[in-house]
Amino acid sequence: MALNYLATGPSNAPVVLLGSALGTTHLLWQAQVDALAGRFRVVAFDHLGHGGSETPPGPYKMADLGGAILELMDHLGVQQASYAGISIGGMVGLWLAQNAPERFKAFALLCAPAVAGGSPQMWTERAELVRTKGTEAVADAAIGRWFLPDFAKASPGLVAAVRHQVVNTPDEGYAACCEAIGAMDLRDGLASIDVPTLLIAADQDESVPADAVRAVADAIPGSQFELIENSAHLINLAHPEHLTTLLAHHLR
Ligand SMILES: O=C(O)CC1=CCC(=O)O1
Repeated sequence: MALNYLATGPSNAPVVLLGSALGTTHLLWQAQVDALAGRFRVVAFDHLGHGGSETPPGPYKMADLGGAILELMDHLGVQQASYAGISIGGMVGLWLAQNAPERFKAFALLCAPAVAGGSPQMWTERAELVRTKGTEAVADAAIGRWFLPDFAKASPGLVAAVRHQVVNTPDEGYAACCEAIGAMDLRDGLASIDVPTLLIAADQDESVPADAVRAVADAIPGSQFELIENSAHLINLAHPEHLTTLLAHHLR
């Protein structure tokens, strides 16, 4: 099995898969795992090249990341699940919604654009930086984008824990996922998505501006859009209870 995962909750309950952000692990979802595991079988996993998962040499494509998740479902004997993902986890969710819709009951995708923000070259350069200097070289900038200053000041332990995940991400895994993001363009398939999909954006997200997420919602027929106020990129950490409520309602 390529992917490391933590499965919590009753074994006969409906399954919810949780996919985390670039440079983070399944621990990013701890608050939601704790809150949802009474009602769901919650499977929080590490993407390819992250945490305890395998790190084959890159570059990766969204199909590699999505294929590994389908393999995890097969391994667990899960025919159908709901899926929540943040950032790259949400982007892979868009790939799954387009390429394996029959395996999913619902998607909740946080801070997920259909095409990479910045230029493809920016992502190639970030991959090169990490391959030469390591994830330490991008950690402080990521933390600066992911939390509002007041939240970071009030929650130093949590911010340090996320930074720890970033610097412990395998350099090749992080770089290969940057290449997957840089090469991604999922816009053409959005109109054909017919699984119930909730798109969630943050009002002060420098990594994935809310307008990019709104554009995804506008292109998916019947999808829902929620804008979370007073949050940067990592919404599920900034507003854990609110996010848990949205997920519990949409993924039931
Ligand atoms: O690194 C960032 O700030 C942006 C990002 C893109 C995908 C992801 O998971 O984070």
